[in-house]
Amino acid sequence: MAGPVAPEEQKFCLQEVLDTFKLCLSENKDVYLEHYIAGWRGLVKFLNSLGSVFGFISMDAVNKLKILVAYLEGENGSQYVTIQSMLKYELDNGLVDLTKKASNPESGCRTLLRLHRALRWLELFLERLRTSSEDSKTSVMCAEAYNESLAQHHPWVIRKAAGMAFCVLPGRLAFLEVMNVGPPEKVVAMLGEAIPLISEVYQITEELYAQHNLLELP
Ligand SMILES: CCCCCCCC/C=C\CCCCCCCC(=O)N[C@@H](COP(=O)(O)O)[C@H](O)/C=C/CCCCCCCCCCCCC
Repeated sequence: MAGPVAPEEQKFCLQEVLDTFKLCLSENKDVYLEHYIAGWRGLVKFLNSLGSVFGFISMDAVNKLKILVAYLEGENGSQYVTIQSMLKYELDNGLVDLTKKASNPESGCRTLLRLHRALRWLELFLERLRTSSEDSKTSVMCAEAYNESLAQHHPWVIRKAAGMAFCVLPGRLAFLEVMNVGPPEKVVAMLGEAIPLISEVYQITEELYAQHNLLELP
């Protein structure tokens, strides 16, 4: 008899990601770090299912998630419950390198900022996917979303490697199938539910970082 399936081997399911992003926001619109991390873990599971070409991207995302988990589960974990409390705690205690990397090269604030920028890419990509026609290319949608967002923060070598990886993305239909939701119309409907949630989490985080002048952390 087969034993239980390890979490990292479980199939990606868009519904799960939707559920975690729903849990991200508190009543007064604070963003829970635990659910933010869980949302990204679900997305990384999807990325891993696309093959080893995406390994360098997945590895970077996983490393950043590990940094955040270490803070959340560390001795000052209660300060990391929400993105708002993390910012306040790290800024009040001089734990963020604001202009150049120095004694805090892996602060929670700068680590989360990298994922936050990637969330914008996700929002743009999923919106393209949702409104795409049957013959649209995922590689083109992905590259356009990347160029409008993350690429502006990446050096040439990363942009080049990312561009090459996009070329081996599966076609639109196969891509929608991997989401394990059902027929394309159902995936499109679920994307219509997921995108506003992702967008709201993105906007709240963006405004918070902008208020504190943290959008260009080294
Ligand atoms: C609803 C499901 C459908 C879509 C599923 C998409 C799944 C995507 C999962 C993960 C996305 C990866 C997130 C990548 C975070 C990158 C953070 C970053 O910018 N890191 C760079 C800067 O870090 P520091 O050096 O300052 O610490 C780092 O240099 C980056 C290295 C790796 C390259 C990142 C390329 C990102 C391309 C965008 C993702 C493409 C995924 C395509 C799959 C559809």
